[in-house]
Amino acid sequence: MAIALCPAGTARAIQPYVGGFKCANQLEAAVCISSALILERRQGALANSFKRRECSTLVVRGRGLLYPTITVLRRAAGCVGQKGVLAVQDGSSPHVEEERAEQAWDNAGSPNAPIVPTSDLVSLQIPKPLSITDLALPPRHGSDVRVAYQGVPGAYSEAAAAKAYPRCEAVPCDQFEAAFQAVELWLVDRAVLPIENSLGGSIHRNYDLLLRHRLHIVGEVQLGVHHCLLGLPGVKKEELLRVVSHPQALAQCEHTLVKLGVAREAVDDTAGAAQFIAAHQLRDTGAVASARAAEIYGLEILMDGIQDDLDNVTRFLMLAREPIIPRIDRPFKTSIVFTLEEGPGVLFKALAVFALRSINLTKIF
Ligand SMILES: O=C(O)C(=O)Cc1ccccc1
Repeated sequence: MAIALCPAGTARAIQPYVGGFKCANQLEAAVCISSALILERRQGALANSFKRRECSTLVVRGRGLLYPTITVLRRAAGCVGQKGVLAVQDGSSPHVEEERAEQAWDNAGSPNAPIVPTSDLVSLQIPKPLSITDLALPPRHGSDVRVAYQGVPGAYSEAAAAKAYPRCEAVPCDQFEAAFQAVELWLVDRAVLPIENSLGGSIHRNYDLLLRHRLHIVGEVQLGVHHCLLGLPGVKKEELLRVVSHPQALAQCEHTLVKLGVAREAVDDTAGAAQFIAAHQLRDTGAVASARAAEIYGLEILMDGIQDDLDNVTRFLMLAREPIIPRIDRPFKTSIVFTLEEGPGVLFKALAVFALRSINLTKIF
């Protein structure tokens, strides 16, 4: 249910209250709330809320949004006779760069190998994406940060993983489900997944996956997406009959593709589309993908920068098994998911909880 999009702004400082009790200071409040949440998760609050699928689900993402708001919301839900409530997804900072600098990865063990330079990739064996059936593999040991993403090398998600964790080993997964499970089974340390795009809007399926899995949002990263039209060497764009790509990429290049008069076909990821054309030597098919994908799969760039809006940004979430405890010296973004049972004005009442406390919401989904 997408109902509004509010601009981000400053929020009030965290109130040192948890569940009606006054804490000694804001840090204590943050810690209390985090443990309460972990407990709540263990007791299956998330599973319960997921069972109430018939209720509307509201994901609220606020900058500087307060953990104590959960308590407030729960109370409010009680007041209006609602059973609904909620799971907090994260305490993620909007400032990934700053956050990253403080992460333990910087000090961990031997330096992680950087992602293979693009120029070397053509001659390398490209890793096969993990699929759900591969997940029985034992976890690898070592101190490298391994980051799962959906797609094959050259996908934008791989670039987002490298931006979020610069020295990581990016692990391709054939489906988002496999990326989530790879983290849950300790095969990798983190997952990075696209959640919304400035042109294409929310990626709804990934919101659902966040609810179904018990991973925590620990950060976010924004990636400028620059699409190219790729084809086999020697092919002209006028020869193309169809173009394949990720549905978001096709949507973001709608004008160009309509002008070309080609059929459009959706596949799992942009780089996968490029790989498919190369593997099957399809002269009548183009792919919307990155320049890096062209390089990896030996395709040519037939058109460059074909997105409808040059300012095309995708927001990716960084997911981990453990939550981070939000700090109190600057605002943190928090996502809250809650359900409300049918009734007049229930949404209005829930949102009033935020409005009355001057909490800015960055997104209501
Ligand atoms: O398919 C990809 O390369 C992805 O990472 C998903 C995606 C698709 C389009 C824009 C941003 C991310």
